[in-house]
Amino acid sequence: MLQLRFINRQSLLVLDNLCTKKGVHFTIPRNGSQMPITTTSSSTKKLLFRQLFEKDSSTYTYLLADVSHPQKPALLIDPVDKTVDRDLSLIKELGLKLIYAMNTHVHADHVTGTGLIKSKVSGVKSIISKASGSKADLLIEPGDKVSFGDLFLEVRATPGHTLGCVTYVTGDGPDQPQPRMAFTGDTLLIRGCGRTDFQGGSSQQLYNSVHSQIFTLPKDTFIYPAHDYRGFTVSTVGEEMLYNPRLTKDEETFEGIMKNLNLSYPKMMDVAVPANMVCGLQDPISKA
Ligand SMILES: N[C@@H](CCC(=O)N[C@@H](CSS)C(=O)NCC(=O)O)C(=O)O
Repeated sequence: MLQLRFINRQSLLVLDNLCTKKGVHFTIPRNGSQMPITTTSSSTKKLLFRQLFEKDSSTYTYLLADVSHPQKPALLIDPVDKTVDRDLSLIKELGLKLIYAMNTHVHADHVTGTGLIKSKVSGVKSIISKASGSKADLLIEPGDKVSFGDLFLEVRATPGHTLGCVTYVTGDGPDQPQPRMAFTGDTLLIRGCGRTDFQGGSSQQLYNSVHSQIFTLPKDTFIYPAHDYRGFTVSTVGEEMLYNPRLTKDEETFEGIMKNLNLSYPKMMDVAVPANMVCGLQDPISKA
């Protein structure tokens, strides 16, 4: 909560401090998918947005930056260790200053790129929820805001896939991108949802999280999940409220579906979970 409030109240100050006093983070080089900016309001020009894909785990990483701000502060959501060099190259090519590497939760199927990023780019702060029980520079809580330039993400607790899952939602307001964008991690997938059979998972909680924290957003809010296994890239709240084959059911039916998924455990689970509890590297924070 401490750090969260810090971000809330003094986001610009934080950025200034990072840039001047601590002489922090700077980027490195190249590539990723070149999706256009998806927002349409007058604030469109401010947000640079890229959806990046890691094929072995079918993970999406998201790059967001305020390109109207002189520093072009940027953040990555759910970076993967294998694609860190690609992501950092892109950030460098676009002239952005990476300030945050954040996770929606402790992933079980791949190693987060957060620790590696911190070892390669000085000053980047790692972020994860306090409820995850993981190590990171900033432990966020529901209601916190993560600011980058004049833009921000709001933090919503969406437990169910894991106990510490959060959804990051772009800010509400005329100076923030419209429609809004929700980065749902594994809580809500396109026409699916995260499994609930390990890491403190609970189908009851997931059902409640989606209905209370995601389906209450405006229907045109874009849904950007952490994975897709079928080639989908984006959905909307309205679309999922109509067509999600799990979350459109009543709670009892949903629980039955989740009990009978019969998925095998992720291949990387025994390596990924312990690594991700410490940002993906054994104690990178103390070295950074
Ligand atoms: N086969 C993959 C793991 C696939 C998997 O279990 N995906 C998770 C998200 S990553 S923990 C999930 O929640 N899937 C829900 C679904 O309905 O598919 C591997 O071995 O890594």
